[in-house]
Amino acid sequence: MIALNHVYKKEHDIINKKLEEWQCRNCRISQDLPASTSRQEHADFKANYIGVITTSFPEKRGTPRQPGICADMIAKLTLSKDAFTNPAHTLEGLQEFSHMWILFHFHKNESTHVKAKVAPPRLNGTRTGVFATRSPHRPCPIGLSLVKIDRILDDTIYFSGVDMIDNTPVLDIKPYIPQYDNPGIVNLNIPNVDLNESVTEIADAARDLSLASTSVDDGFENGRIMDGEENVRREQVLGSSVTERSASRLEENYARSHSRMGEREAPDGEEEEPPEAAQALPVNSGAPQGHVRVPSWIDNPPASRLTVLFKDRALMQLGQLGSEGEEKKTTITNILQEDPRSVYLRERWSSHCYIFRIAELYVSCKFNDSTQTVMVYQVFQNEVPPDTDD
Ligand SMILES: C[S@@+](CC[C@H](N)C(=O)[O-])C[C@H]1O[C@@H](n2cnc3c(N)ncnc32)[C@H](O)[C@@H]1O
Repeated sequence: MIALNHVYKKEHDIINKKLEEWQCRNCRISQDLPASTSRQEHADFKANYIGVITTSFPEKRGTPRQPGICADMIAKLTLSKDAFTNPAHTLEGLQEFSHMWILFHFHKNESTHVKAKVAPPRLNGTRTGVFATRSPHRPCPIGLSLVKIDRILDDTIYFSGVDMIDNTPVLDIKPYIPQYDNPGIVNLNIPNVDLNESVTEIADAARDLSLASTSVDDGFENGRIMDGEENVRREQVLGSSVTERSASRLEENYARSHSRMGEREAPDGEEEEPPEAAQALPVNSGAPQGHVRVPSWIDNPPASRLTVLFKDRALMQLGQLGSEGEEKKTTITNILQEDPRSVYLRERWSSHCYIFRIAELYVSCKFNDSTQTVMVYQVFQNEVPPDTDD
């Protein structure tokens, strides 16, 4: 028997207190730059929030680590009226894109001490450089998510694919443009091929390929693009003739753009040889031009997917939600099978009950690391589940 009420309520009170303290308003990010770079043009960067995101995740705990984990979950971004008197005007044309990038502020990061190396859950405790991960705990706490645009209504964008907590302030949005953003097809400039037609197909396929939703933080995938087998699927999307041509085009364009860069930038005198002492980190040069490389722990993480099981009681509680029950079950499964716990929780509190929220729903579960399973005990609406017993 575990005193869940006590443990959870304490945590809940802390969260509520912090929520009260926080107000979404324009922010100023002042940067403490090292003396060597603190020239006037870098010294004072001001950023405005352009809007705020409403999601079903009131807390960090249980929030998907990347948008693709719950790709069908809906959220909305409402633009602020501070920057423009008529914010709806800024969205004109965006409806022609299927996907967009959202840059947002990890405003709920509690720790002020950022570590150079972090332990993404996906790496099962192994530490790696923070900039080689998608960890929210970074010196400039900005998140980047690729989401699907569902609908635009006045100053509000409804989108699916959510990895932000409720009330997350937004710094910017940009349309996702595969021709610019996907190195597999950038700069192709292929004659007689309507790439626009392929864009929707690619974007749709992106979800399957986890292209739109893979990366790593604390352990999730996003932004991964394909290699090997996945590349075969890309060829099916693009058409193999396009892909074959694209490889040689890419090589040509790459060479051309490099010589152009050299022509333009060298006279400015800004390009310098790296100092002799500079240590170049070894880079895997195995990927052919136009292919995208990710470390093996993205595709084959040491931490594997979990099997999600439901107690009869939890199934009954989900059944009482009517038509929403099945949808919520899928969401719970998607979140839990990726193991939302931090490495710390996994190592220290693995036998404890884990409670998280999806909107008004409280889900209680227990992980069993030796069997790689997670059992959902209770799914309660509007209240913390009572003590859970086995
Ligand atoms: C791993 S980050 C990835 C975000 C983004 N896709 C990226 O790659 O930059 C997502 C996690 O950040 C945390 N998070 C989301 N919104 C947050 C916020 N507003 N403040 C602090 N942490 C947040 C949640 O724990 C969520 O699971």
